[in-house]
Amino acid sequence: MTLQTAMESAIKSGEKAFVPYIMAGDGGLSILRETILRLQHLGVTAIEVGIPFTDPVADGPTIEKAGERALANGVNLRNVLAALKEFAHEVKIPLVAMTYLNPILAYGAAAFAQDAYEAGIRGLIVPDMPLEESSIIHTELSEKEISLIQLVSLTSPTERIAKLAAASEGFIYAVTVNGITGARSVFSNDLAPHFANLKSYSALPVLAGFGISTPEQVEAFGSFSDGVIVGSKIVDALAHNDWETIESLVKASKHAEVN
Ligand SMILES: O=P(O)(O)OC[C@@H](O)[C@@H](O)c1c[nH]c2ccccc12
Repeated sequence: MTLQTAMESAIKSGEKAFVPYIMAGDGGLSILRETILRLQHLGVTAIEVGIPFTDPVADGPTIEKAGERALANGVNLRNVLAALKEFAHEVKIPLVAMTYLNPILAYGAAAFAQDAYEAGIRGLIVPDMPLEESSIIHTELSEKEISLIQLVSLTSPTERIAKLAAASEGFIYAVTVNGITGARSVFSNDLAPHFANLKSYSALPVLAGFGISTPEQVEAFGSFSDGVIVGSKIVDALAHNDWETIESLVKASKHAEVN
C-alpha cells in the first residue's frame, strides 16, 4: 500500500489523519519496536521516524535535544534501518523517514531506498533538499514506491505553492508557523484560507504540522486540514513515558470535525 492510499483510507473512514513524530534512538534503539507498536495500537495513521543528525537546521530545542541523546547512543541512519527491518513484519501502518540529505547521499540513494523499503519506510521528508534538487534521489525512491513529501511554508508565494503541491507525493506537509519545530500557543488567524488554497492545487491529503501540541489544537487544525503531525509534544511525552498525553492527542484527531 502506498503512503497516499493509507492516508486516504484513514481519512475516508471519517477520521482525521494523526501522524506522531518520534526521534529514533532517543532512549536507545532497543525501545523502538515497543514505541512503534504501541503507537500503532493507539490507531495512528502513520509514524514519522526522525533520524538523528548533527546539524538539524529545521529543529527546535525539544527535537534537537532528543537528537543529541540519540546520537550519544550511537544511533545513525544505518542502525535505525536495520532495527526497523527486524520488526517490519509487525508494522501495518506506513513509516515516514525524516532525515537530512547528507546521510542519504553518504549511504547511496539506491542502497538507501532498498534498505528503507525493507524497513517499512513508505515516505520521506528531507527538509534541506529543495524541490529542484530532488532528482538526485527521486528515481531511486520511485522504484521502491517511497513517496517524497514536500513541505509548503506559510510564506511560499502562490507559484511556489502550486509547484510544491503538484510535486508532492503521499501527502502535502503544510507548515503552520514560520520558523522551527516546537510547541506554540499562538497561530496566525488566516490559516483556513491558506489550507483551502492548498487543497485547490492538489488532490493529495494536506496535513498540518509544526507547533501543534494540545488536543484542542489537534481538533482545530483537523477542522480545515486532513489531519496533523505532532512532533515536539510526542518526543517530550515519550521521554517522560507519558502515554496518557499521547493517547489524548490521538483521540482528539478522531473527534475532529470532518469537512
Ligand atoms: O515538533 P512540532 O512543532 O510538533 O513539529 C513537527 C515536527 O517536529 C516534525 O514533523 C519534524 C521534525 N523535524 C523536522 C524537520 C523538518 C520538517 C518536519 C520535522
